[in-house]
Amino acid sequence: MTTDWRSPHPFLLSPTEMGRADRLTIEGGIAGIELMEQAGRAVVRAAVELVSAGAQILILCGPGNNGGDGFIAARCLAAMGYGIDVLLISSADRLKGDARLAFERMGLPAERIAEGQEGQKRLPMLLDSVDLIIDGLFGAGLDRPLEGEIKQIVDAVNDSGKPVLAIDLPSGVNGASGQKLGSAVRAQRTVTFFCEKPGHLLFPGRELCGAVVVAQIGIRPDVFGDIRPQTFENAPALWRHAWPMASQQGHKYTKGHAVVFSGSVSSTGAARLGAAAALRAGAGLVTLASPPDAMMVNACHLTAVMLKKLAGEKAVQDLLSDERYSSVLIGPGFGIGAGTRSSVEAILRASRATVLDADALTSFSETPEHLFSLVKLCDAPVVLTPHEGEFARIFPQVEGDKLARARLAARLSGATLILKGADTVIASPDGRAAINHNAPPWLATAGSGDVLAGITTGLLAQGVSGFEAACQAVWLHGEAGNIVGPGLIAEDLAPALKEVLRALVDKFGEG
Ligand SMILES: NC(=O)C1=CN([C@@H]2O[C@H](COP(=O)(O)OP(=O)(O)OC[C@H]3O[C@@H](n4cnc5c(N)ncnc54)[C@H](OP(=O)(O)O)[C@@H]3O)[C@@H](O)[C@H]2O)[C@@H](O)CC1
Ligand SMILES: Nc1ncnc2c1ncn2[C@@H]1O[C@H](COP(=O)(O)OP(=O)(O)O)[C@@H](O)[C@H]1O
Ligand SMILES: [K+]
Repeated sequence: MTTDWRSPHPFLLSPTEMGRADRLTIEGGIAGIELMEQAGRAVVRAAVELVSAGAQILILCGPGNNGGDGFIAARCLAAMGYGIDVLLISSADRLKGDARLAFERMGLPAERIAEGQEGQKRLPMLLDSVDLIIDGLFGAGLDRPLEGEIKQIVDAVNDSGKPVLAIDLPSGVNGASGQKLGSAVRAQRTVTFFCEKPGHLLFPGRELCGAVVVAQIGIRPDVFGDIRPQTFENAPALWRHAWPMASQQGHKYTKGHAVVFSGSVSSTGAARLGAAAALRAGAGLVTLASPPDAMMVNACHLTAVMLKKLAGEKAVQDLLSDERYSSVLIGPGFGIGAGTRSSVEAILRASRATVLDADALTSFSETPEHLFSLVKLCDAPVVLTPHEGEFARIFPQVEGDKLARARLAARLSGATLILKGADTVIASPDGRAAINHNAPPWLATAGSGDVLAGITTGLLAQGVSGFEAACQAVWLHGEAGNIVGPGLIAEDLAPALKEVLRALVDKFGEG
């Protein structure tokens, strides 16, 4: 299990917000060079874990403070007996502020420092003989694609196959989005400062970072109070307060009643996967609403999940006139077309907490605005769970990186969005967004998304609000995937939730 209980807070800071954290700290009386000293020393601690005593280390330094961290690391590692070469991509005359100070303090012999063109000439020879490369070219200040000679340096580093330790971010990775700008260093390990950035969790950045180490350099957590971050790591610390703890005196009706809509006779499995997951996620009761032709096949496969026949034009409306149904899932295996649109309309007009997945989304490809207006009529939370293909169908005009797209789509639609994938992003219409990172690749299997939709529905049934239910569900789904491991099929996920929930509830019970 990958549970990381250590995460004391769930915040992620964009490079701009991180710059603000640095500034607030400096205004609070800690000198910038002191932060840089701490950052450089954290790089040293990571480096010594990667090489043996006396190893040869090449430190690549850019023109800003990321390079400054590299100069500090160079001084400390040289003092510890490592063989250090520094390659500065610009001329030393152009260094400013703390980076200049760090360069002046470095104290390396001149022949171990190569600047500008000279550095480029020496690079192939240096790369041949090093045991480790430390990448201090660009961090938070990267603001355009790597080009020309700098791109050539990065490509040569990657082609060398030598291990790389990145300072803050692999150079070329945008810390706000995880996107690669032009070219990017591929690191084995990345040391970042204070807290992670979205670019450490979003692909391709996540892969380019290797293992990420977060080092504390003297920035106090109370800067979060000023910055008020709206981006989070999806971890229990984010949604623990909203966890639907079972009450000693509760009964099944206090845990909510979820209804899942089944497709017709040849496509009923997806809804059953969702229904079983909703029950396992803690809904007190789950009913599968089935078209008449699918009653027999559904009846043959259900035990704890109840079954109800749904027939006639007003069937959805009539069903939901029963106020005890507290959440609804529609979409998995439901079919695409006008019938689906009118069922979705009836559900949203009944103002029930709703998950719209798969066919319920695709059915609105031609009329997404109509869907959004229905979502806005609904007085209860609505969660949309598109994968990238479905997202492109209902949000064709929304472009940009994954985090920005999920945020914008949530705002446009008025719904909480689960934009699925290896780095699922959950976004709320109020601007909050969380990035998930516990999902293993074996979740990429037919029906896995139906289970996720079911878990979300089960949590909504218990009264959890939209964003928290979506975050909890995505995390539980990832943990269940880790427990099952390779060979996973969708049917394995709901049973695996037992172990996930036990660990979670035990942990929460401990306070
Ligand atoms: N602030 C603090 O107190 C602390 C900061 N810390 C450290 O500082 C890092 C942030 O430092 P930073 O803001 O100086 O930015 P950084 O990443 O070094 O790059 C900026 C330089 O790169 C240049 N440039 C950008 N893109 C380029 C491109 N594609 N191609 C070519 N050039 C490009 C840009 O040049 P210009 O745009 O001026 O031409 C500018 O000169 C942070 O990641 C952390 O490691 C820690 O020490 C803790 C304390
Ligand atoms: N490479 C991956 N790593 C981790 N999780 C993944 C990966 N690929 C897909 N997933 C997850 O698996 C689920 C697949 O959902 P979906 O695409 O709707 O499949 P289906 O329609 O077959 O149920 C989503 O929760 C998604 O986030
Ligand atoms: K870097």
